[in-house]
Amino acid sequence: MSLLELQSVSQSYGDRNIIDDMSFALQAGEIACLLGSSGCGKTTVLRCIAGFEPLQGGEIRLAGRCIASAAANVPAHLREIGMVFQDYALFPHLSVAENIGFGLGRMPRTQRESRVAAMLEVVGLAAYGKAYPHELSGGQQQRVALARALAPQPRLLLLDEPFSNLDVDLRERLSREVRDILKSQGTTAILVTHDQHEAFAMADKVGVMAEGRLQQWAAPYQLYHEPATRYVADFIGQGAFVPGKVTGPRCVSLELGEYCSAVPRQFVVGDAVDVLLRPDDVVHDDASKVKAKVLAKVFRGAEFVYTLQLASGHSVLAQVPSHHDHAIGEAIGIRLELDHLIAFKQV
Ligand SMILES: Nc1ncnc2c1ncn2[C@@H]1O[C@H](COP(=O)(O)OP(=O)(O)OP(=O)(O)O)[C@@H](O)[C@H]1O
Repeated sequence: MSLLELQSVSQSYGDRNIIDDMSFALQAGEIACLLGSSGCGKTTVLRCIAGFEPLQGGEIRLAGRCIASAAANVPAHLREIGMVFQDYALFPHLSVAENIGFGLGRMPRTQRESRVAAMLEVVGLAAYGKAYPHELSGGQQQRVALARALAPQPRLLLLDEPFSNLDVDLRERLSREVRDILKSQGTTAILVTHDQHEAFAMADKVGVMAEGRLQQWAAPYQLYHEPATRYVADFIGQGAFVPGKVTGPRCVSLELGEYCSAVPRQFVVGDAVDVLLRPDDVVHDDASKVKAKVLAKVFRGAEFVYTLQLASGHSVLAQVPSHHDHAIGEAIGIRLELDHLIAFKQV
């Protein structure tokens, strides 16, 4: 049985539909991430799960029990759901230990103290119990917020853009640390972010949202390699679409050459398709007859990512070892090295 289940959840503000028929399920101990651009409704989903919004349509179930539907809502404080916010929301006048112990009011004192000590240990802040929030760095404050949310052992933890106030390096490190902490505690969690690197680093499952609709709910690897919609293909990772034609039951012909392996079953011979080429699908090869003009290049240390213009005018990206340093405007040889096909019917 899933720990959390959303079934056809819908939510509007006034006559604006914000969440549209959203369904997904999360297993106990899994970390999920809702990923999407600003305003697509990610935080609204969290608010519905947390109980901060009365649900207008559909149903939310936690551990088999309905906690929200249009007919009934379990109050937020009875849902056993923890929350970590972007701005940490620590109490400035309480010490770190007091912040962490805040939600443990009903516990006997000695038990509460040992739980706080254990949580300080878990988040690597054992020496900071007596410190005050303003004496800590942003990353440390967010770890206190995490410890405070985990201390009462919630059934589910919701994290709303928890790293967005931190600089890039710290964000990456902390997202790995937080994943390890959540996994070590067996916590089921949903994180909201618009940063796909963060989603990939943290999550077992990622839900890509656009305009209130869930586009795909899948493991990060599957999202990247088997995007379900053109939106997901475009949104996740880098790449460019080029036109192609299905020429056989196993073949698609492109300006860069022919791809013959597995072609998705929904296509038939003669179909015009748009094929997604990732930068590593396009290989620089001086011997190739297909030439493309360098329009732009980005140096990444070990490689360049070139933006190349094909004879037809379409552009592709190519990841090329950085000792091949070509000038803008130069024509270079390229060939296709496609491992599997990501294609959508031309509209
Ligand atoms: N209380 C509210 N009343 C009216 N509209 C709202 C309210 N809260 C959010 N909205 C609108 O709902 C839409 C979705 O907001 P939401 O905060 O869920 O998006 P988000 O994906 O989390 O965005 P961001 O990444 O910018 O935080 C936005 O257009 C927002 O303006």
